[in-house]
Amino acid sequence: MRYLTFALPKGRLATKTMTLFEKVGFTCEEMKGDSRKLIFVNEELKLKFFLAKATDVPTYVEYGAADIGVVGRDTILEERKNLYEVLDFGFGKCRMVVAGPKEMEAKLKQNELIRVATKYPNIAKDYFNNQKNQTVEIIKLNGSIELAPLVDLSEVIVDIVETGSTLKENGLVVLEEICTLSARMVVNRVSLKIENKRITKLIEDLRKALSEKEA
Ligand SMILES: Nc1ncnc2c1ncn2[C@@H]1O[C@H](COP(=O)(O)OP(=O)(O)OP(=O)(O)O)[C@@H](O)[C@H]1O
Ligand SMILES: O=P(O)(O)OC[C@H]1O[C@H](OP(=O)(O)OP(=O)(O)O)[C@H](O)[C@@H]1O
Repeated sequence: MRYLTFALPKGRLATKTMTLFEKVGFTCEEMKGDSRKLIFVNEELKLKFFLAKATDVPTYVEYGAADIGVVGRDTILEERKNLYEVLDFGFGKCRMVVAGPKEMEAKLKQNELIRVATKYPNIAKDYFNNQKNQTVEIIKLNGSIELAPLVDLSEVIVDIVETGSTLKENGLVVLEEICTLSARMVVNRVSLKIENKRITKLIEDLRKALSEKEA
């Protein structure tokens, strides 16, 4: 039997992902410790787990370095890789929004040329150019996106909002909602064919574990 390999996200989604996989018996004791190791193997079940940066998960899965990955829907939309999205885990819930100072509300509606700072240039471009038919200048940043309108780098931002406290503490508001987000399971296209039985069973087990949690 070949190894079934998983690219799991480090960071925010890590704990909930590990807990869920543990529930369906897809785990490995070593992974629970406080280690800097990046690959864990369960010899008995022929499973391999990689711990990757969340934004890199789709890359590992598209190239087949991992059969299966767990990643936020924002990363799937931004990275536009060729893979199957097979399951919504329902955790890691947040929203992709256009945010900025309250005064920008009117300017946004007037279709003026504005600057948009974001960690998600593809999502921002798609939203403004294709959905709203509005020409904007996209400025790519890597973090602390809320800073951009405060220092006049941009008029608005496209970013993730969860509790809303980062926006609030910086005097910004949600101006428009682009979409809702949560953690998803993605599968390599070839793996889904050659490992169909094992992967389909895993999806069923995960679904069951998720619905038991909700009940
Ligand atoms: N408040 C939040 N901020 C950012 N992401 C969130 C939040 N709540 C849930 N998420 C989800 O968690 C995923 C992983 O976020 P995480 O910050 O761990 O990794 P990242 O996007 O690679 O960021 P970083 O560059 O900070 O490492 C996001 O892609 C998103 O789907
Ligand atoms: O609505 P909230 O609960 O306040 O969460 C949203 C904030 O969290 C994320 O930033 P993160 O902490 O990942 O840091 P970053 O700015 O370095 O991306 C996101 O980019 C927002 O800034």
